[in-house]
Amino acid sequence: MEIKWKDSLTLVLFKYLEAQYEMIRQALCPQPDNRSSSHREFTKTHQVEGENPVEMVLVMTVEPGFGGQKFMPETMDKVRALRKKYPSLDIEVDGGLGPSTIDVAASAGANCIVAGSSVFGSKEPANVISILRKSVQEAQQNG
Ligand SMILES: O=C(CO)[C@H](O)[C@H](O)COP(=O)(O)O
Repeated sequence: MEIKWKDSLTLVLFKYLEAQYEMIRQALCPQPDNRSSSHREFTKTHQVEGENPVEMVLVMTVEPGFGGQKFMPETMDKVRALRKKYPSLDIEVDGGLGPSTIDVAASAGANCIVAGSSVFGSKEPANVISILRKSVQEAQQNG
């Protein structure tokens, strides 16, 4: 099979990203962890602080991989624990978020919302976005 320069470039980029990922993974979760990512316990919160503090933590609220899954409310324990410890940290949640699940996530402390199906599947995407925003703003005001 002929390898073109674009394939080589892709390979180099992939190897670079793989190395970056491994560096981050080891910093946040030094122990090998074979459980599915949504079920890992958040035990290394102290890593958020220190020499290289992070600005945002992403908490997956579905199994990573594809859109259209059901929101997993049990993941809110991670969000609550992070928010309690880090009042100004950006906490992103990703998966199954829409008008029916946003209040739980926002009141747990999430302030960055990834929403796919609920926005793109709606006839009024702007309306959905404004519901999501309003929920986060209200939770911040009440928090
Ligand atoms: O990619 C994802 C998981 O890996 C996300 O769940 C997706 O981006 C958001 O989609 P949805 O709002 O439909 O759950």
